[in-house]
Amino acid sequence: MSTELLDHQGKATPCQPTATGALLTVQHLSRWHRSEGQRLAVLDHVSLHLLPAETVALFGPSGSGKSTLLNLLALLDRPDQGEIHFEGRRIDNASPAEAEWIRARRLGVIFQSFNLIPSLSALENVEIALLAQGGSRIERRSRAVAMLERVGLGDRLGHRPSQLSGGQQQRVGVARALCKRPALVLADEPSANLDSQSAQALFGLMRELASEVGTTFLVATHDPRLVQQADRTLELRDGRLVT
Ligand SMILES: Nc1ncnc2c1ncn2[C@@H]1O[C@H](COP(=O)(O)OP(=O)(O)OP(=O)(O)O)[C@@H](O)[C@H]1O
Repeated sequence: MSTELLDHQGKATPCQPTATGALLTVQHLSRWHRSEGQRLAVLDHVSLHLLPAETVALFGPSGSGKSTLLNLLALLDRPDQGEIHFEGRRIDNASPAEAEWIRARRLGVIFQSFNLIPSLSALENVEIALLAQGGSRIERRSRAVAMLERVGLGDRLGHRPSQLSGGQQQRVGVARALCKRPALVLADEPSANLDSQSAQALFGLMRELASEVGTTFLVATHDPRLVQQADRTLELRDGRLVT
């Protein structure tokens, strides 16, 4: 894994490994929303760490704050309190350009709603995620094809999202996040639209990437199969971690 991060101007800045060896450390993270004049703590002083190459299942009832936490870690939202440290540096206060840089190169995000580009084919939706990593067009294409084959969509490369089932779109989203071989994958219910066989194949792929690349997975899920297979579980209740 790279021990360097680049700032948004492309300048190399060395990364200090944390004393604990953690890939990601979250300290007292809180997110509030206002409703009818009242402040509601959707996340309440959440602290956690993730180690390289581990798969962690994040579970808890609907509304407990799982998506909110993933959005904060993906730098798509800002905390009201607390800090996030990733690969040895603080990122919760990253500028939009720095956040974009980190998401493009070091993070893979799998959304509940797929977020595919409707006018692009499955192959193009995956290829586009590789643009920030450089390399030739031929290299990008062959990596995108290989990852789509690994998620069982080798015969759907030219199909647009509207021509794919929900489960197939989900798998394109998975391929798009994993083809970058990121340090950390944040996944929101990645098996929600998958049949049993596809879900099992996804868990196998996660294990392979953890051992091949050292990728860490934090997966919000209601799926007991994934909770059972994870290295570790974290439980959220009413915005607080209880395990
Ligand atoms: N913009 C917002 N304004 C007010 N409340 C919000 C906002 N966004 C989220 N919430 C509330 O925050 C709480 C946590 O929502 P979140 O989507 O993080 O839960 P979740 O655990 O991911 O649920 P699910 O399992 O159903 O996806 C919910 O009560 C939700 O209503």
